[in-house]
Amino acid sequence: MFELAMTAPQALVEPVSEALMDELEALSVSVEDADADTEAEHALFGEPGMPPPRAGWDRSVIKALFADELLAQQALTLLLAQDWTTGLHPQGLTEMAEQDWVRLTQSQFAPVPVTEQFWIVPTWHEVPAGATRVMRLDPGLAFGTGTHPTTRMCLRWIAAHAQPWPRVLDYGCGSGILAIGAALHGAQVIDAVDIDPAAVESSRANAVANGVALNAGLPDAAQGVYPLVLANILATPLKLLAPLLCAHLAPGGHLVLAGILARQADELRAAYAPWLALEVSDEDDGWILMTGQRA
Ligand SMILES: C[S@@+](CC[C@H](N)C(=O)[O-])C[C@H]1O[C@@H](n2cnc3c(N)ncnc32)[C@H](O)[C@@H]1O
Repeated sequence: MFELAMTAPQALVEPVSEALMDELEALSVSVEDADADTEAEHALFGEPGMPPPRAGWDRSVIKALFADELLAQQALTLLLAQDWTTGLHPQGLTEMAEQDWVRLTQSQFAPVPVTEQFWIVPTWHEVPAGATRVMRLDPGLAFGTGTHPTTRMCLRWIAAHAQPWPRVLDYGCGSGILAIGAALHGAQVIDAVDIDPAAVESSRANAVANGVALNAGLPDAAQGVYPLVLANILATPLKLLAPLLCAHLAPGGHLVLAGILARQADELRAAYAPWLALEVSDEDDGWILMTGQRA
């Protein structure tokens, strides 16, 4: 691709941009301040509540992207031949390096170790040596890729307490990462709920991709009591949800809460005190994991 750069007075910015896009086959057009970072630079916007001092920059750089060099040159020739483009000056034609955006995005997500054996691995990565339990998960619309300390602490707890839990509730499931983690560690029947329909969809898709069965749905899908309830949300909703989450805890059931900052431990302890004693059982980067068992 080729980028054609031209300086233009304010009056030409709009008609030249329109001609580039509508008639001259530009793929995109951007406009920058030609005087940026120089003494001639002027603020474009006024103080809050005041009108802008002017409608645009004194001189702008118009940059237009073309599929090939010939199209870019033809566009420039045609523009300069117009009687209305006086003041338009070509600055250069530059070949742009192709950027592989997919690869660039993917490179930012590496496999995440939860324990030595249990890893969260994006689908485009090889499974690391030594990973014997693997969740395949790609970043998507819903929260939960394994990179956040709150998610990692919950997963560590799940791995450390692996057993065939007969029922598990993942409340605020996001991508379904905790529910899938529980399934990979032996849990039998898992309800994963979220107020966000996109999270419900994402949990379903991720469960299928990992070959595990989940009942993903909106919060109403949580029914009855569970020997294990997981909720990684935030301190304020967790306090409001205390009666509901505890009502879903079976006698002797375990509650695992995350999304709580270290300084919020006492508030959470107080909110859950009518049902159980919460304790801090893990800490990661300022976040804590609070767990408790119902009598
Ligand atoms: C921090 S994310 C956690 C996602 C995933 N469980 C994890 O551990 O990575 C919190 C999720 O809780 C959901 N959520 C927030 N408030 C909720 C509520 N009152 N009831 C159910 N889900 C809620 C959000 O939509 C979000 O998907």
